[in-house]
Amino acid sequence: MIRLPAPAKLNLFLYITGRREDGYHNLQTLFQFVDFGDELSFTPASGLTLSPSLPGVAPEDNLIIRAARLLQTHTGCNKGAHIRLTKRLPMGGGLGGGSSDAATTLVGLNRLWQLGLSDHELATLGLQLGADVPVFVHGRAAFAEGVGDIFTDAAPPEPWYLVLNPGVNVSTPAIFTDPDLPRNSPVMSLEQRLNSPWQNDCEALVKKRHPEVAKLLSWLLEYAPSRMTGTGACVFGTFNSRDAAERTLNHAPDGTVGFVARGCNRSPLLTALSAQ
Ligand SMILES: C[C@](O)(CO)[C@H](O)COP(=O)(O)OP(=O)(O)OC[C@H]1O[C@@H](n2ccc(N)nc2=O)[C@H](O)[C@@H]1O
Ligand SMILES: Nc1ncnc2c1ncn2[C@@H]1O[C@H](COP(=O)(O)OP(=O)(O)OP(=O)(O)O)[C@@H](O)[C@H]1O
Repeated sequence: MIRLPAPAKLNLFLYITGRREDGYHNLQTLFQFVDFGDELSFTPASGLTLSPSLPGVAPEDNLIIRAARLLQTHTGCNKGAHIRLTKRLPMGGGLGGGSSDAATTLVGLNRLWQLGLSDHELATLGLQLGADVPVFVHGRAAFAEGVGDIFTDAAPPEPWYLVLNPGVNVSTPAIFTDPDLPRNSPVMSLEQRLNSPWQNDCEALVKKRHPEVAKLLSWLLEYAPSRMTGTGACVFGTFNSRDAAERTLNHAPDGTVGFVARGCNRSPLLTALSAQ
């Protein structure tokens, strides 16, 4: 049996620099992982099964099963596995939970089935499942360009974050097809980006469409520099200590769901793999 983490990511900044002919957008974003997320275990079996299933997601649509099938088809491998999922990340929260589950599945089954695929091959396969899968396979904090699949490793500070979930589901395709989305941020070097104020080009639009996001973000901004991750809905505040982040969580408006986690430039997935 192999047990591996599927951590969340944060987009520390996210700029949209253009729209391609296929409708996808060119981005400049800084990905960092946190030490909080889902967990998966892989046990050899004859078929391919996943438990428990996720509410509202048919097993064959689950990115975990889709990743496993993709690996079988790509390599011609007919081995099976039973996969157990401990789901902690909110779905559709901008934390990349589904993409991280898919990446951990590719990496975990590559080991369990002894397929010997390189990280580069796994990341290329993963891109078919979602734009964020390659960075989770890559496992190091990175400045990403293109549709989010061209990486330059980066080493931003590793503060404590308070991540809050406004509890609304933001549709990524709906944000990317909204005519009001700004799409003309200038292309800058990593150096220039690191040294300019960090922003998320989706934030104003998501706040307009979802007042719950605007409300929670303006509350969090009273305590710490804060932004939205990905296309939302989650927002994160940056703190110098775990204690300060936890105290803020304890003050949060009644019913607010969130967690405190440390930023990691080396993904907990890579750390677990090298310990095994
Ligand atoms: C914006 C980010 O959250 C940044 O981390 C991600 O790139 C989104 O990743 P994701 O949720 O895995 O997105 P995907 O499932 O690949 O794409 C969902 C939809 O978002 C839009 N999309 C996504 C990524 C991108 N670079 N340009 C886009 O226009 C496309 O309409 C696509 O149909
Ligand atoms: N294993 C999975 N975990 C979460 N969502 C899944 C999974 N498999 C399929 N999905 C589907 O993918 C959708 C997006 O899930 P995910 O949690 O990755 O969103 P997200 O955090 O907004 O990602 P991103 O930051 O990449 O936009 C879900 O609403 C769900 O329907």
